[in-house]
Amino acid sequence: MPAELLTTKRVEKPWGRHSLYGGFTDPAENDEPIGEIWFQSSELSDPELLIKYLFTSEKLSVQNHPSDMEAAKRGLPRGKDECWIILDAEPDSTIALGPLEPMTREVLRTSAEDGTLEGRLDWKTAKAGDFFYSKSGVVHAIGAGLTLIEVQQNSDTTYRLFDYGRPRELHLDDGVAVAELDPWTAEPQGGVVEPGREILVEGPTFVLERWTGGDRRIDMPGNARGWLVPVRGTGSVGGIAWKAGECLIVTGNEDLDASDDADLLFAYPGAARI
Ligand SMILES: O=P(O)(O)OC[C@H]1O[C@](O)(CO)[C@@H](O)[C@@H]1O
Repeated sequence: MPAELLTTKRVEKPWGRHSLYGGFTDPAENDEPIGEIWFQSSELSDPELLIKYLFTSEKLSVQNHPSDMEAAKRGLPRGKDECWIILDAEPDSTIALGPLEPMTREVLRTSAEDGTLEGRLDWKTAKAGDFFYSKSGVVHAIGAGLTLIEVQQNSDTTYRLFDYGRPRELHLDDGVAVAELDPWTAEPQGGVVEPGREILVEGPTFVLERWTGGDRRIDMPGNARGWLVPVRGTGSVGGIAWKAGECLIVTGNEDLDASDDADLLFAYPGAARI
C-alpha cells in the first residue's frame, strides 16, 4: 500500500487533560484524562517508529529509556530515542533534560529514592515552536501545560525513576543502569538543506525532516517507509487526503500535494537523510 492513513489510539494518563488540542475530541468530564494519542497502522504489526500527540496538565514521571543495545540485552525489540515538537505551552512550562551536573549512578539512585532527583535536573523553558531531542538514556521529564508531537522509536519501554508519589511502578534498577550521567546537550542538526526542507534529526536511529507546503515527490527506496505528520494544512499523498492532526505512512514513490500554509514533519528509520 503506497500510503496509509493511520488510526488513533487514545491513552489515559494521570498527567493527561480533559481539554485536548486542535480537532481532538475532549474526554467526558467524568472520564479519565487523556495524555496521549498514538497513530497506529492496521497493516503493520511492529513498525520502526511511533508518532504520538501528548497533552499534559502535570509533570510526567522522571524517566529514561534503553538504547537499542540495552534493549537487546533485555530481550526487547528496540530502544527508544525520542524527540518533541512543542505545539502549545503555558507561559511557565518546562521540560527537564539531563542532570545540571555530572552524576554518579549511586547519586542518581539515592536522589530518585529520597525525592531530590527533580531538583538536580536541568529544567528548560519550553514554548511553542521549540524542538528537543532526547536520546535513550537521558534522564528527562516533560512538564505540565504542554501540547507536543513526539516522534520516537516504536517502543513502550519507559524506566520510571521518580513519579512525585503517584502510585505507579518504578524501574530503578534498569533506569539507573542505562542512564546517561552527563548534562544534556542538543544534538547538531542538519538545518535547512534546500528551500522548504529542514533536517531536525539525522540518526542514529531515525531521521526527522520538516517541510513547508507546496507539491513535492516522496521517493522512499526499497521497502523503506516514512511517517508524514501534518502539523498544519491540508493535502493529499498517493491519492489519500490528509489534514493537520492526522498521520500517514508512505512507501515507494508518491506525489505529495500540500496547501501553501502547510507545516509537515516527515520521519523515517535510519541514520542518514534519503
Ligand atoms: O511514565 P509516564 O509518566 O506515563 O510517561 C510515559 C511517557 O513518557 C514518554 O516517554 C515521553 O517522555 C512517552 O513516550 C511515554 O508514553
